[in-house]
Amino acid sequence: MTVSAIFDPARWREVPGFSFTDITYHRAVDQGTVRIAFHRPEVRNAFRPKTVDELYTALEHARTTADVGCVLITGNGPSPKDGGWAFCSGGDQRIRGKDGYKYEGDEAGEVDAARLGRLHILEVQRLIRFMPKVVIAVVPGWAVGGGHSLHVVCDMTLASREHARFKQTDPDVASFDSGYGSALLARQIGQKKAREIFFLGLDYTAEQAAAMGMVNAVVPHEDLEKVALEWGALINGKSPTAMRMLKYGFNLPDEGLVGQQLFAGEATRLAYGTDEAEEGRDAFLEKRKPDYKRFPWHY
Ligand SMILES: CC(C)(COP(=O)(O)OP(=O)(O)OC[C@H]1O[C@@H](n2cnc3c(N)ncnc32)[C@H](O)[C@@H]1OP(=O)(O)O)[C@@H](O)C(=O)NCCC(=O)NCCSC(=O)c1cc(O)c2ccccc2c1O
Repeated sequence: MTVSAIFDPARWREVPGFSFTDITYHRAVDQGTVRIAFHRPEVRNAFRPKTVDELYTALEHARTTADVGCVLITGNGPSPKDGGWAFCSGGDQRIRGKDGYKYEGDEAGEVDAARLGRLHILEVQRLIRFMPKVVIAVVPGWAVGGGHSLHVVCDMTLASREHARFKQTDPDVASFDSGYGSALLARQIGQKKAREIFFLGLDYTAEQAAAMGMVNAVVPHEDLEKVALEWGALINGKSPTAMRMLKYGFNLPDEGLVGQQLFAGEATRLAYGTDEAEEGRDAFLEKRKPDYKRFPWHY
């Protein structure tokens, strides 16, 4: 099966144990980088509930795989219908209902009624934001609507010079990501530009997006995945602890108490590794008063 025209099969192996249809999931042969790709190129990689379920499953697998440090999210292509490229064009408007996006066909019968109207791309956004690993949006074509918001939530964005296009159509289709998709974007590129993107709904090239500060690098289309792997290798060469403390530190001012909780959780993990913490634990277990005298009040 052809995954994508710019996918190099020699550099990836399919991650075993899954039977995805709407995404593909690969791991690099020589580093702890995984590639998760939307696989609905005929609709510009629009997502339906099944797509989001699969995306969440793959991301959670990546999050909980100890030797994975970098996650690439991309879109396979081009479209067999017209040759168009996409990262993701957001929610599939054909199956949008009154309370969210609907499961289709046989799936709809199997699904709990409370899960029928789905907006759970927001759960994926939180998973990307909260996972202690670097997530890169690798944008080979359109990033639109909920697909635009996904690239905003990723830690970095790499874009195809020839084909990447950025656009916010949410209010055109009477939708609105008033969370990360807009507010975090405003933190990244400033209030005026973020409002322009949502209020005017214009198309922006990769170069324009980079000039605004929402794209890190613009790369020739054919080199996009090669550069993504180079970045993955750099990331995987760094200290996992330092990287997650940095990600949570970058997130903290925008996440409120959840951000503080994540940062503090990692600080707790580090503190547990000290002799001072062992003294506290051992004193309790040995039913004695802890003796912290040998530990300075650092300043
Ligand atoms: C993405 C486009 C700008 C591309 O334009 P282009 O001219 O290149 O291609 P076509 O328009 O001809 O598209 C080719 C083909 O794909 C179909 N298609 C494209 N996008 C979608 C889509 N999102 N849903 C369904 N189908 C799509 C298109 O109909 C064509 O099919 P043919 O059969 O005619 O060949 C342009 O396509 C475009 O503007 N697409 C729509 C983008 C959009 O409005 N997306 C939805 C925004 S709302 C959203 O994503 C969203 C989702 C959530 O779950 C949320 C949850 C909570 C809060 C907010 C949410 C939210 O905003």
